[in-house]
Amino acid sequence: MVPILETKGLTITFGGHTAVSDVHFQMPPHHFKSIIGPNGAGKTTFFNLLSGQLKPSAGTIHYKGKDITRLSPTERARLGIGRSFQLTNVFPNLTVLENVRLAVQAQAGIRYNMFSHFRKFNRLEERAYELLQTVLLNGKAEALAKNLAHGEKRKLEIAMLLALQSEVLLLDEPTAGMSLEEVPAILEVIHKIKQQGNKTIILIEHKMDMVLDLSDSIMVLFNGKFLADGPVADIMQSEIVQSAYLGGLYDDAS
Ligand SMILES: Nc1ncnc2c1ncn2[C@@H]1O[C@H](COP(=O)(O)OP(=O)(O)OP(=O)(O)O)[C@@H](O)[C@H]1O
Repeated sequence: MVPILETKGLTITFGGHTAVSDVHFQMPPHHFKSIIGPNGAGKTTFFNLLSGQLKPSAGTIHYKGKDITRLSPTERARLGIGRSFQLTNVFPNLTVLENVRLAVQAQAGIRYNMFSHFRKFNRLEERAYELLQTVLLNGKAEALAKNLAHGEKRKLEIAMLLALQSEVLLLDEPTAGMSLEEVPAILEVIHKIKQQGNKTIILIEHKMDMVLDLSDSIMVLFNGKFLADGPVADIMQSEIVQSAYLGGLYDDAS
């Protein structure tokens, strides 16, 4: 197996504190891996290193065999590594459909010209509508983005992330801040994307039932260090994981 994404000795130190320490990580293509670990374990920092928001103090990151360690977040996004929070450019006064269409348009690199490109415009809109169906938001196509509930906004972000056609999706706690009633819909959306089979997905999530439901494998970080990586059943039975992570040190799993 050639990993689509790989880190070697990935390390970052803030002042005297090493938030991610010598992590060797391999992500198979079209695989779903969750990253778990107690608060402060380094999960989000690890994502920031993968997406380019942070530059490592040591170590390297490879995408499809190419060293991307020094590339900017935009360059990485162009190569196919997408992260949902980058999409802060939701226009609150545009409709849901218009927002997704703009993301599709940006990806297609088309400058919309009202008179000459109406056919292309229709195709963009069709694609945007398909994406809204994927994230189960088609019923809200004409709603203004600012009027969406929190969970619906997260779905819109995911639709816009999908519009970028990223091969690798980095999902950092997609259900954070959601009400309990909103969680199953997001879970269904992620299941649907997984079932389509063409994405490589890395999820950071505290909700263990969601991790167990979705993941092919789990990586565990603890105090910035790699603790374990393997199939879900192996990780859940691993003594080292249980003692470090499940054995009372961590009580945030819900
Ligand atoms: N920019 C920064 N400057 C200084 N310290 C930082 C910075 N970013 C993260 N840290 C520290 O690095 C450690 C790891 O933080 P990180 O947010 O990656 O953990 P996490 O596993 O995502 O936690 P949580 O589950 O609470 O989101 C923490 O001790 C945090 O305070």
